[in-house]
Amino acid sequence: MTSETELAPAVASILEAARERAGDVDAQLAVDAQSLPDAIAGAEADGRVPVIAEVKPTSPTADGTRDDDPVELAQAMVDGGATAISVLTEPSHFGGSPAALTRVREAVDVPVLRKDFVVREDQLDVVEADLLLLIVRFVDDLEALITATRERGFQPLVEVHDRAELETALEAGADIIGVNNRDLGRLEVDLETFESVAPHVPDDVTVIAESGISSPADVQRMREAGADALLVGSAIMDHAGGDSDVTENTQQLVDAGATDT
Ligand SMILES: O=P(O)(O)OC[C@@H](O)[C@@H](O)c1c[nH]c2ccccc12
Repeated sequence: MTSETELAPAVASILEAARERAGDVDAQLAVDAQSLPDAIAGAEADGRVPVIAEVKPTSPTADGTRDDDPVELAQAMVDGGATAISVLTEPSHFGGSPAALTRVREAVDVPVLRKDFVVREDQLDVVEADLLLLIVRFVDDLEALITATRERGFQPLVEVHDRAELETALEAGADIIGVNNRDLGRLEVDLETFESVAPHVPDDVTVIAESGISSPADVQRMREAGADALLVGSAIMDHAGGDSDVTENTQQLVDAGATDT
């Protein structure tokens, strides 16, 4: 695991809060998960770019907060053609909650990703979801946590930021990998991150481009670099835009492949 001195102050404080957050030790969850690879194949089959749209009320890098109902946001994203929904459950820096995820998962029929900073096994049992994010940089024993995640029925989405982390993820058995274009040290986004890591991902692994995708041109760029799907929060939530149309924002990105196919 990384030294905290290399992390942006906001990220160090997120991680500290995550370590202190209690998990639910009463019961080990047994989730009946919807397959993300199947949902991606379904989108491809009808000409939609596979977009995982993120319900992210705010973030350390956002220009504001949207306090719309998470269920309405998620439904608007699905109406715009989203292949899956990501819901932040981190409460102290992203305005998320496990309850919001539960409500969203009941309301939509696409796979739902739990987006949080899970660092221990007991934290897996807080809330059901189809996919669960594990961030290589923050997890001590990745293989054990991947196993624990799968034991409960979740599909682990394993996040990396460089080639060394990709190797760690592959060695631990990850089969869905997200490459985060945002550097957790400086919080800066660089789409070249995905372009440099993606060519080293084996073909049988699903690879997702995460963060900083804000236009149809960015979508095309990530698809050309090999992205099976894209994870997009800010450009869809449009925090500064206040009440901008989430369905339209999603659709613009979902349709970005139309001319190529
Ligand atoms: O809002 P963006 O730039 O479209 O990014 C979405 C998503 O990739 C980002 O929220 C994210 C990627 N990895 C994370 C880990 C924790 C919290 C958030 C994230």
